[in-house]
Amino acid sequence: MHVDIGNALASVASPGVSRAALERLDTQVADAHERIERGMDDHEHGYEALNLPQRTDPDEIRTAVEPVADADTLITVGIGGSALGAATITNALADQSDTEAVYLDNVDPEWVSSQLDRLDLENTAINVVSRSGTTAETLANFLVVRDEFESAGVDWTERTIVTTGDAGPLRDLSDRHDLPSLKVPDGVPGRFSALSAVGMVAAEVCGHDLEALLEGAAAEAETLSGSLFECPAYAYGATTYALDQRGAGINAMVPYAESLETAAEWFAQLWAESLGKDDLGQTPVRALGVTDQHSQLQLYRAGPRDKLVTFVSPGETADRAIPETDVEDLAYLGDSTLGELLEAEFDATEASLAAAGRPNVRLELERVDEYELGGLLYGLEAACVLAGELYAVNTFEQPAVEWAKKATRGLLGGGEFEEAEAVAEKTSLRVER
Ligand SMILES: O=P(O)(O)OC[C@H]1O[C@H](O)[C@H](O)[C@@H](O)[C@@H]1O
Repeated sequence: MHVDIGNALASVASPGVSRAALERLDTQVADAHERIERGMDDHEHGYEALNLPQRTDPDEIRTAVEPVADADTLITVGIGGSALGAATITNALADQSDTEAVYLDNVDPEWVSSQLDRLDLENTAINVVSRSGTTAETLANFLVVRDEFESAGVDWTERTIVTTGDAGPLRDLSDRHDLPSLKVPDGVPGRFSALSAVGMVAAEVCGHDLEALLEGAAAEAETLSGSLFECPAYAYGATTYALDQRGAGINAMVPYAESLETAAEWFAQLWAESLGKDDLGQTPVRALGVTDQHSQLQLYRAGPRDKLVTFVSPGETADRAIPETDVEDLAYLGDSTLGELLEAEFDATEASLAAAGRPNVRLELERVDEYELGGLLYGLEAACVLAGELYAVNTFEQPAVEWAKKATRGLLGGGEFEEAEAVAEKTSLRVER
């Protein structure tokens, strides 16, 4: 990915970061890079994610997927990092696949039933993904899906692939039924695992080029260096950190392509769950261009000066002419295409924020393909790792998500948890219709 931080400079925006401040920050980037390199060399927890381009074995994935490779539909049952990386890849490339990728990453009963009711289970495969193998939502949905297959008289054991840790209920299930299975790589937190089997089994079933994904990621890995001025990922990570330190506590991720909408959702988990610690962290907002120009842009341009907008340009795309019209006021559209309109809106919106002194950064892809996606995923992961070093937080753990899990288990009779008791003590002030 390419990064342009020009509109985040203090000469353009407030809050903004001066070139001199970036140069001072660059010494911290150099130190952080040394720490990151050490972590990668020693295969330390978390830093190991940045070794995935060399570590992930596409042949191992292809072999495991082979029994279900013919599926017309793939249901991935997972949540958080065990679903969003895969969804980012297959949703971005959906128009290049004959396989429908469905993601059950919520336990909304009406939605789950509506998804299952419409599928031809004879030609559907199940991709169950969970590092721990104990995530309630994933196991609950898997039990529902399995029951649906059994009710339809379809042997789920011939249609299921499992990606999980060395031990736990899913590993036991896989062993008990001799299911094709892959291992979640040690040392790689879920939100950093898109470029492993966690994210790439779905890509393989959908017929995407695993080698190109990893080559794009490897090329991004090659750019990691001791200076933000030589490394796009570090330029982004350092700039977002510097802007947060200067008041831009919100980062709106705005891809200008429907195919990259899920990438914004994946980024939101990566950024929030990695950096949201010790009362620190920048709030990611999922948005979409051009659509949110008619929704959130007013706030970005004229609301509180607490936001950075990250534009993502998809690069080359297929295009479509806008037909001529006899409506005089709209005649100018008839000479152009939808792609030209989108690109003009991107440039105009970027400039409108700069004109209002609102910081924004541009991430650029050459096009939306496996190679560029691999680079984007890796680049944002590396940016996040660098930002975590600058914040001096524990980038790779997520203790705050455990409280609600315990409360949930307690509420469902899965054990005695004081968190569940706290739920019953809720302070209420109801205003009823
Ligand atoms: O892969 P699993 O163990 O099922 O975890 C799935 C997700 O849930 C956890 O609570 C964390 O919030 C996420 O970082 C993780 O990706």
